[in-house]
Amino acid sequence: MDNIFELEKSHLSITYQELTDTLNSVQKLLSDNSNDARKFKTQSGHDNALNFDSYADNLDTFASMETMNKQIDYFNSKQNQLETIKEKAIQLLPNPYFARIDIKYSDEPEVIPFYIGSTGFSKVPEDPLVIDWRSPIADLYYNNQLGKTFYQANKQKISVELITRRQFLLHDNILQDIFDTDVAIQDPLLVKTLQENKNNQMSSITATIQKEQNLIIRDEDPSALLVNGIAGSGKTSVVLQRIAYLLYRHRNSLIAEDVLLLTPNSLFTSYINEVLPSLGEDTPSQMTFEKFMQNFGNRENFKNKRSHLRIINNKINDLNLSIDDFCKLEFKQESIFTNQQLLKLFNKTPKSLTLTKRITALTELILNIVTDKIRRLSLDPDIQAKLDDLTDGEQNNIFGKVISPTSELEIIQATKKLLHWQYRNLIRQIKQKDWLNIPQILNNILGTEEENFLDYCFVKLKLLNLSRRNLKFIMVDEVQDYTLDELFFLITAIPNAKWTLVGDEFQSIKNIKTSITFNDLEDLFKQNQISVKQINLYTSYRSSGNITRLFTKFGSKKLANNIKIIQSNGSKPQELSITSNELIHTLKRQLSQFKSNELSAVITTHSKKAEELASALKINLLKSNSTLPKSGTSIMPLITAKGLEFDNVIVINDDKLYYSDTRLGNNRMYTALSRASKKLFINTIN
Ligand SMILES: Nc1ncnc2c1ncn2[C@@H]1O[C@H](COP(=O)(O)OP(=O)(O)OP(=O)(O)O)[C@@H](O)[C@H]1O
Repeated sequence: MDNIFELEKSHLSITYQELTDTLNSVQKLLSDNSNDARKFKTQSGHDNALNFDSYADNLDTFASMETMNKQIDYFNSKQNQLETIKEKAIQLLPNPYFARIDIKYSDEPEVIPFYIGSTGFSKVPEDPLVIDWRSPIADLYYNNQLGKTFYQANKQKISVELITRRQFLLHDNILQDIFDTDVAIQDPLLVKTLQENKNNQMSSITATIQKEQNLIIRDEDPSALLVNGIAGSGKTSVVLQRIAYLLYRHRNSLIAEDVLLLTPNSLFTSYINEVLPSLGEDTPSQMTFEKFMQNFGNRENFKNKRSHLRIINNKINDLNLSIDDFCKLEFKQESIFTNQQLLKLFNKTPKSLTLTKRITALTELILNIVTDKIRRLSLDPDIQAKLDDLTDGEQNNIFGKVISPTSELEIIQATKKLLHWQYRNLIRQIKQKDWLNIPQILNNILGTEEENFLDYCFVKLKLLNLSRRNLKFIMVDEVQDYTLDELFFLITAIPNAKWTLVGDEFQSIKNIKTSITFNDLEDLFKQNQISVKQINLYTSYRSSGNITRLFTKFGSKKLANNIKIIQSNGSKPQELSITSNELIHTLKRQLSQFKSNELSAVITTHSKKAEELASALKINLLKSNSTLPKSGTSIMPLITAKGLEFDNVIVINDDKLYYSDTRLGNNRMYTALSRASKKLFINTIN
């Protein structure tokens, strides 16, 4: 073993040195390349003074311009390649790799070692120094099966023998420990990682992804992957690793903007914000469902809480519009189209089409009429004369330059442009379909005056064709907090995406009328012809054994039987029953047991109580739009603590109804307790 340790130590020094040398030489090459490019551009600027005097001169000039462009492309492409190498070296230097696997191919006499890191790095392609954790071979490390096994590459099954699976504890060029592991023993690197203090930023789990998590990260078969996992089973971590995996595997066709991650609040978004950049990936669009909905309207204007998407969906395409379903179009006090005219035009669109298509056709009809009017007006000498009244500033605004049209054609074209500019707001209104009376259409479908926000947005989405077709992957965290209608809305709004949905049925704590089960979710996707695979995660990574056993009691019997605990038992959670007068004193005593370099939380039932206690105890108050401090204690209501984690947690149960509500009470307790990893106090106030 000592010999192995020495060999690995020397391998690490060599790798570290190679990375350092590469970084130094790349920095030099980058600066040389940009100097060369600058020199070349200045030089060719002099050499290729544009000469279009004769046909022969034209050809010469074009030829030398083409050569020059090619050379500039070459400089740019070289610069990009060098930048990529530099970024990889910088990413790897603090932690060159975390594992090694030795593989024996049946047709090769020798065993080949591969070192796995957070990105791949090779000086020569045939001999990688470090392979990327997302590469097909690295699957063998995560699958954790020594002996005869296989991996898939280019849809081919490659049989191999996994001889060694070695993990490293290291930083920079310092090797601290090595572990040769197989399935029989627990993952020592994982245990060490989990013992570290919690942080205000979530970190990647690349080095210690477990087999069941790896299956979720890499599974691309189902159109929807639905993960129901207990608190602290790594659902959020897996979603982020999966995004990094997909961006890597589809790097030629997928960019971060094609992925949307829906998160519970902005505090949570800032908490997970560092994971993808630490893996060298861009972060996708991240937003809350509320934010996503702001694209469709303003929730404040709506009172009705109950949505009716199914009814709307069933009726909307057979709807026939009547006069009240239109709003007259006016422009600068001039009536452009009355309701009557709009209805007449609508009736000209083919009745065989769906309503959405008829509305698109009607938009075209209206636009054609306006464009035709502009064309006619542009021939009118009185209107053409207005060109002369334009100041230079106005001309720049409208045409992008000062103009002096001379021929009749030029004058007509300029007038047309001027009219288009003057009518731009009208054209926008037409394209936005402001002439449709959405509330009235909704009223026709449902027969109710009081509208629901989601219903309104759904009608708008369908009739105005507002779906986001570009999105290829959508990730939904805390999916148990959505209603079926909200998810149906998303399915309609994002029609081309593949879905990853993660949540925990026991963390459904929102006060909504109808709670959903994961089977309801599965049915919803199937009904919409989206293939679904449901996966359960029962391993608790975040919390100590004692804390996990306590919070799972608030789940179900089945859950308590299925859970798997990774961490040691740790200290026993303390449950106290106190009077409200004793609260401050008790809290002070408990808080004094937390270390200042740990992250701790006091979780209240309501935000008012959190505000009161924050000023009484002089501790940081966390709101859903705050950022989490690096360490120390913060206080927040449960709804804000959702999804976050702390070393130590104090739960204050000062509202009997809150934690004993028949449907939500247990879920709230389960969610609150499971935020803690090491120490837990529960103060119940009598
Ligand atoms: N394979 C792993 N290796 C190292 N740490 C892990 C692993 N899986 C999970 N963890 C850690 O466990 C903790 C919980 O993970 P995460 O927050 O992703 O769980 P979750 O299922 O989303 O939790 P919750 O539903 O309670 O919000 C995190 O600190 C995470 O880093």
